[in-house]
Amino acid sequence: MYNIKCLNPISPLGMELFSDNYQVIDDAACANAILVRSASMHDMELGENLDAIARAGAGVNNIPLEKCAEKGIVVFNTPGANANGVKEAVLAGLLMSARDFIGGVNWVQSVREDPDVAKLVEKGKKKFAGTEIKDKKIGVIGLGAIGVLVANACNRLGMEVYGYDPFISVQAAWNLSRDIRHINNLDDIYAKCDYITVHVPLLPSTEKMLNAQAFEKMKEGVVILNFARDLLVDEDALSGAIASGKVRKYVTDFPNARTANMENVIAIPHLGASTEESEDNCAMMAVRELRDFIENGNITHSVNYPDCSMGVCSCAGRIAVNHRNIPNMIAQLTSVCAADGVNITDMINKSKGDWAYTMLDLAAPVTPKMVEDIRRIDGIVKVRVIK
Ligand SMILES: NC(=O)c1ccc[n+]([C@@H]2O[C@H](COP(=O)([O-])OP(=O)(O)OC[C@H]3O[C@@H](n4cnc5c(N)ncnc54)[C@H](O)[C@@H]3O)[C@@H](O)[C@H]2O)c1
Ligand SMILES: O=C(O)[C@H](O)COP(=O)(O)O
Repeated sequence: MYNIKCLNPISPLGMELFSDNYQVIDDAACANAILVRSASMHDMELGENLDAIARAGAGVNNIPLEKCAEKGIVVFNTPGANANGVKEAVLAGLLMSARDFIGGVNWVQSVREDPDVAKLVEKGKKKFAGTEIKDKKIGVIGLGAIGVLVANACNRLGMEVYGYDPFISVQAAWNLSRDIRHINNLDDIYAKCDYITVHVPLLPSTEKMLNAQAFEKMKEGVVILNFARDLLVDEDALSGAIASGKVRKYVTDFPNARTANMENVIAIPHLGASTEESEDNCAMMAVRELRDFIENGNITHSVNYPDCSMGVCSCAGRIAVNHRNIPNMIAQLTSVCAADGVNITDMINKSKGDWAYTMLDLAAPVTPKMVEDIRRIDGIVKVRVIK
């Protein structure tokens, strides 16, 4: 029986994909795997039996990835599974920043009991007039699962779209409309665009990427949309840019004590991925990833270990080993099998940065002695007997 702990509510459509060999438990310390959305895991004790964490969503800045890697805990996410939900939220944010629907709707609420409300509406509506987004220029920073959908949708709405992503994947490039203008220097986006939307992960290299220097280069009255993470924006600089009128509106899905109290901020309570469809997609993908990892040892969509697959486990014995990406590991692993006179029928080894993962399919069942001998090798952080 495998123990699963959910740190956030996870869609039942995902949870139903667990077989009878899995049970949901309350105590995270006893979990073999954890399912999480945005709950912060940075201060959490990671239990001795914890083999995997699946983030039902995209951003993994709430998970201590390196600490997990050191303990041989594989962290997964669900790339693209909530991208359409976020794209639609961005479009809503874009339209709300161009037209004062929020101010107008709130005003109607305030006069709704007046018997002359219909007349008042016609008289008062000019206060809430806005602009159209057609023919306006939008810069999309980060052309991953979400950025590509946003760029293509804005293009279809008649906007002039500028896209920037120095690390764009081949898949994303294929999916991008040929009408999107490819930008190699962010300054071009800052100089040209009426709207700028960010869709990059929060990393040390992207933290506060929208800072005073960036605002300085932007057009007067620019609108910033942030459906990625609050810390991508330097909020001291943002406050100044709003006060001076440089930034006309800041639309954020990540309000905090600072931005929620700023003028001209449209603060949305992190609703980007909160749709039935996105929640179902993320949960189903996360549970499938966990099951394939637990039952077969295969890794798909990990953010701290390499993707690695040997298909369904049908051999006499399969052993999965998380280890440091250092020389001589494979020789030492195969020597253990040789010493026990066990034939290796198949094997795979993959690495990602400082970490590597090896699976060995054996002609005989794995013995406790083999596991112990492998654990003793310097650089090994986890050994799992899959079968
Ligand atoms: N509001 C929400 O509910 C919600 C939902 C999903 C994701 N997100 C956030 O959005 C982010 C993006 O999600 P995604 O699914 O598109 O991820 P993704 O991994 O598919 O795309 C991220 C893209 O950013 C690019 N990138 C990285 N550093 C960059 C840089 N310095 N400049 C330009 N591009 C850079 C990468 O090359 C990649 O193409 C997530 O990391 C998460 O923080 C928010
Ligand atoms: O990174 C993500 O996938 C989003 O921020 C969604 O977060 P949520 O699962 O808490 O809605």
